[in-house]
Amino acid sequence: MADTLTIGGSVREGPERGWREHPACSGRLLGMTTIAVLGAGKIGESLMSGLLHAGRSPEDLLFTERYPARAKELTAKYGVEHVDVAGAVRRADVIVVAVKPQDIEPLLDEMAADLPSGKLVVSLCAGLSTALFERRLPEGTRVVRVMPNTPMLVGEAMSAISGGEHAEDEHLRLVEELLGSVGKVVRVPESQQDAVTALSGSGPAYFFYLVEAMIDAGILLGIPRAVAADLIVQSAVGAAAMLRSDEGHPVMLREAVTSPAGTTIAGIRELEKHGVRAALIDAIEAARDRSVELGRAHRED
Ligand SMILES: NC(=O)C1=CN([C@@H]2O[C@H](COP(=O)(O)OP(=O)(O)OC[C@H]3O[C@@H](n4cnc5c(N)ncnc54)[C@H](O)[C@@H]3O)[C@@H](O)[C@H]2O)C=CC1
Ligand SMILES: O=C(O)[C@@H]1CCC=N1
Repeated sequence: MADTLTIGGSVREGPERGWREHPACSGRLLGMTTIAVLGAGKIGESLMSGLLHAGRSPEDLLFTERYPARAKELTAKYGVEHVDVAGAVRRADVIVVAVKPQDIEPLLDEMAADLPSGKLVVSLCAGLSTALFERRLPEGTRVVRVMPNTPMLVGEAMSAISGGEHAEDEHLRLVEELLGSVGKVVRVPESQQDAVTALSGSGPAYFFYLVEAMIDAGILLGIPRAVAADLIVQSAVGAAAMLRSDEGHPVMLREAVTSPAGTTIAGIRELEKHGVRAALIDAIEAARDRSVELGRAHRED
């Protein structure tokens, strides 16, 4: 297994990633389970990489990918076998679908042709309902809808899961164990999945955007880019650690930084003047609406 991780073009060395093993990676339910990832793009690679770093063997994984060069690169990097869809759905116990919602239709046709009845299909696709998979795949297919996020790559994913009609508690527990080895997992009613997609699925992008803007502010103030990046990234890591602690209420934490007649309140006034809070609420609502729209494109009614 390679000790570097690549996503979106950037490479980070293993030891800097702060990778930590999660208790759920002991493999109680998953055991010798074979997992196939259909579509090894950004989130598919994050999952494979996360599972390998959590201790899963490359022999337990399979993947499909429509671009041969990408498939070759991933096999060389992770030692995971590239197979076709028929091979993946026949050989794997858990089939994880990680293609864009816009690419789902032809893949469902391919899967349906070879999928043995009763298999567990885990969809990571934004907006797509468990009902879509149940309608298009063999009767009795167990479907679990998941909204993960890319911090999976460093073992810090937030994943929300919802079971379809034929998914029983044991299937949800298996998916919890699978995703628990690469981050946190919560069960939500499927009706909340579009909102979850906007909050934690897209959420990392909003934090990255904020960090990018703050680094730009450093440049404006004459700080070299590398120094500004260190200052802001470490501040973000520290703030995240505080948020996760028992004392982690965001309002109290912000108040503790905001001294009377000090610097922070001068900055907060500008954020309020520019409507940043309202902009964030609108942004997350727009992302929720887009998730609903992606799903609507595949509804039959
Ligand atoms: N990128 C993210 O942060 C997150 C993405 N998702 C969901 O994960 C899914 C994938 O998203 P990304 O990884 O960002 O997209 P991506 O475009 O990076 O990856 C999709 C991959 O699937 C491959 N593919 C498409 N059709 C295929 C087929 N029939 N057979 C084999 N491979 C095929 C593509 O070549 C591509 O490599 C989407 O449904 C998205 O909603 C969910 C949570 C977070
Ligand atoms: O932007 C997207 O559609 C995907 C789903 C959540 C995060 N990325």
